[in-house]
Amino acid sequence: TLYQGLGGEAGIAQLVSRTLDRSASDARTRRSFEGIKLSAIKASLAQQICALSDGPCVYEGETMARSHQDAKIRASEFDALVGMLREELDAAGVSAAAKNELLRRLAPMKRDIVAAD
Ligand code: HEM
Repeated sequence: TLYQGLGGEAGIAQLVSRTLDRSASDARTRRSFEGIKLSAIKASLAQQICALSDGPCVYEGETMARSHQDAKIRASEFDALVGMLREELDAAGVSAAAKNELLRRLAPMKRDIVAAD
């Protein structure tokens, strides 16, 4: 399964942790994370990616539209975060097939996460 291709629970936890640490400090994306508890988003995003990759998890967080509406996220910010995720997938040695499949499953969320501008 894709879940296994991502390294299972531990692999996903590490990917999410590294991507969010970078997103919270990168000049292109950090403004949305000011005052936000990263540990809570890390746990929720890891659960979501576990579920999305056919792992043994059920995502119990908010919808993407509701959890991002206040931040008014721009397309450029979305693309920058996904770029960091892509780099972390490469750094973790995830196969191109698994990487592209994850990104393909995440892509439809863009319309709910990016604010209409
Ligand atoms: C494919 C892209 C993304 C996915 C899958 C995703 C997923 C998530 C998830 C699962 C949560 C937690 C929701 C909950 O626990 O109820 C969350 C929260 C959050 N996300 Fe994203 N996100 C994405 C893109 C972004 C981008 C581009 C930004 C900003 C640059 C961002 C900023 C935030 C912030 C600040 C929160 C916390 C909101 C709050 O607690 O008030 N996300 N995201």
